[in-house]
Amino acid sequence: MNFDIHRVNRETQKDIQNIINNKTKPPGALGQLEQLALQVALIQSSIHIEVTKPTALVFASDHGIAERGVSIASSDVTTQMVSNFLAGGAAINCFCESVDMELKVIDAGMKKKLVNEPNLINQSLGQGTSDFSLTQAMSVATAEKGIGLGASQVQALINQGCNTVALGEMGIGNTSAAAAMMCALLKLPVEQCVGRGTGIDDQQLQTKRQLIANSLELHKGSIETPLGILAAVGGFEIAQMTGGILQGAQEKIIVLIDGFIASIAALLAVRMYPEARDYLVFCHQSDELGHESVLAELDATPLLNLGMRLGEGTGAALALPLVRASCKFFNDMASFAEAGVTV
Ligand SMILES: Cc1cc2ncn([C@H]3O[C@H](COP(=O)(O)O)[C@@H](O)[C@H]3O)c2cc1C
Ligand SMILES: O=C(O)c1cccnc1
Repeated sequence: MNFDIHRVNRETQKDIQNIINNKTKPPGALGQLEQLALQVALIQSSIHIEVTKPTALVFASDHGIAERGVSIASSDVTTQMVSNFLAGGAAINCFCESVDMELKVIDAGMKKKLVNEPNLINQSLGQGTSDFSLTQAMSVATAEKGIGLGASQVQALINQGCNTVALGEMGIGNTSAAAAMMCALLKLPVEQCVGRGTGIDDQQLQTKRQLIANSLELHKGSIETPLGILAAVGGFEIAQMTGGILQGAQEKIIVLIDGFIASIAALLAVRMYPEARDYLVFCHQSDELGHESVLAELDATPLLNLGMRLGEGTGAALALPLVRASCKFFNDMASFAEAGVTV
C-alpha cells in the first residue's frame, strides 16, 4: 500500500499568521487555538476554513495477548462494547452526540462476531490477533491489508464530503500491543511505555511488562521497520487506524488523534510517512503511562488534558468544538481595521 503524502504548503503561512495577528485581541491571546487555526488554514489551503461532516471511526478488534491477564476485562468485552456502541450507550456515543459528530463502528477483527447488525461495518482481518508473546500478532501481508482497509474507510467518508475524521478504537488488550509498539519504535524500556490500561493492579502490571519485554526479545529480528513492528506486536485496529490516518493525510483533511492507542497508530504513520504529521491534531493527553512521551516524540501539544484514559475516540470527539471555534474566530472575528480598534 503506497500513499502519496505531501507536507502542507507553507508559502502562505506568513499571510495566515498576519490574519490571526490582526484579529481584535492581544497577539497570541487565543493561545493554542491560534496554532490550530493556522494548522487548519494550511491543511485546507484557504482563508475560509471549516469543518464538514466530521466523523468518528471506531475500529474494534481483539488481541491474543489478552489471554495472558494483561487487562481487567476479557476479550468478550470488546464485542459487548461494540453492541453498546451500536445501541448508542457508550461514552463515545454520548460525546459524538453532544458535539454533533457522526459515528461509525468497524469490526476490524473481533474474536466474537456480531450478526444481524446492519450498522456494523465488516472489515474483519480475523478473530483477533495471535498471542504476540508466542508468535507474530499477524503476518506482514495482513498488516498491509489492514492499512488498506482503514484507508478505504476514510476515503469513503471523504467521498461523502467529510473533511474531519477522528480515529478511535475498542480492543481489550490493546494497550499491551500499543505499548509494545512504543518500546520498539522509540527503543525505550518497558517501564517507560507499559502502563495500567483499563486499571490493572501492581501484580498484573509486572506480568504485563515482563511479557512485553520477553516478546520484544522474541521478535527482535523482525521489529526493525514500522511495518515489521505492526505485524509482530500490533493489532488489527491499530493497522486500520494507521491506514485511516495516512489516507486522511494524503487527501489533506483534518485527522483528529485520540489517546494512547490512536497516538501509537499516528507515530507509526509518521514513521512511515513523516509528511503525514502536518495533518494530525492531537486532541488530548491520556493518563495512560507513555502517552506523554509519545506526544513529545511527535512534537505535539494536546488540546485537552482531562485526566481521561478511555480510548474509543472520546478525547478526539471532545476536541471537535475547539476545532470549530478556531475556524469561527479565523473566519469571522473582526480585524483591528474592521472594528476600528487601535492598539
Ligand atoms: C468496559 C470497557 C470499555 C472500554 N472502552 C474503551 N476501553 C479501552 O480499554 C481497552 C484497553 O485497555 P487494556 O489494554 O487494559 O484492555 C481498549 O478496549 C480501550 O478502547 C474500554 C475498556 C473496558 C473494560
Ligand atoms: O489513552 C487511551 O487511548 C487508552 C488508555 C487506557 C485504556 N484504553 C485507552
